[in-house]
Amino acid sequence: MPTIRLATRESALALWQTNHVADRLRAAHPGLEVVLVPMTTRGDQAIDQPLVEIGGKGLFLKELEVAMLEGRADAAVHSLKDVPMELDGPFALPAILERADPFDAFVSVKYEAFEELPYGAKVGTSSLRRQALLKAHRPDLVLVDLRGNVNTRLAKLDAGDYDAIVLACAGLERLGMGDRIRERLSAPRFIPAAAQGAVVIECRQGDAAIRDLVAVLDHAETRACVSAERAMTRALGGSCHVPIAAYATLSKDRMSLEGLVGDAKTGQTVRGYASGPMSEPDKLGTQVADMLVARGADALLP
Ligand SMILES: NCc1[nH]cc(CCC(=O)O)c1CC(=O)O
Repeated sequence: MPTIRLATRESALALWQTNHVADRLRAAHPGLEVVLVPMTTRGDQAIDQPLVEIGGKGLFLKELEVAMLEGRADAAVHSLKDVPMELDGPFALPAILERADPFDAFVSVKYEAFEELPYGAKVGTSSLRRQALLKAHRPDLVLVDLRGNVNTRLAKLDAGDYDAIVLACAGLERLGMGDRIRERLSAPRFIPAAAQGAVVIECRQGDAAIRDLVAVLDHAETRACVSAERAMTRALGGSCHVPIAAYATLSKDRMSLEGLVGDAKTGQTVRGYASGPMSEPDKLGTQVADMLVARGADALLP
């Protein structure tokens, strides 16, 4: 019987996503044996240091890629948001699954909505993009670094360490904690990170059999949107260590892309917007990136 081994991180969210991919592969290919290969990555171990300091692209990918190169796994499942804009090595992304909720969630014990936060409230997030957007709307907020997996972050909120935290809606919903979402921080006010909410399957570039096997899960509309978002972010030299937001939507075969570059310390932001055919996502991405630079975004980029 044919078998596919899926490398995954060991966090609850990563395991949910990989089990979801496994179920969908079994449904698409009756008789296919799907096995999970869970592993801990450097990004999971270094949870005490701010992410910005440990840096390095693909913090959550490296070990999974090594497992594929060494033949211990055939493919890896990731949140596309965590995948660097340039893949480092002989890898491909043959399947991008249909995107779930792309937006951030306002989560709080005491407050029903972002607007209700009192002056100087303490908000936990280590995402520079979320910090820049929060500061842009509410310069009075005190932003505090908050790391760890979704459960750890919620536990810190519940312990009273923060007035509110911001997490991805998709992560909360996948973990069955959608009821913790007090408010969806939706576009255009809050713009998500490129590809937020989308799950991707990575494999070895030359592995045609695995590419063909997983390609049934690829969702063309999601691929077009996240390609434009990633092209914009890539053109700005961005990673998750720079406050860059990008969100594309489709109306029939017309795609619109909203981009933002911000400063996490000051809350200063620069916005750009353009639309174009769904068939040219890279062009749309670079167009919005150029617009952002023309409007002064380069002064905010490292
Ligand atoms: N950086 C961690 C991460 N990577 C993907 C998600 C959520 C799921 C997704 O965006 O697909 C999260 C958690 C979060 O941002 O709250």
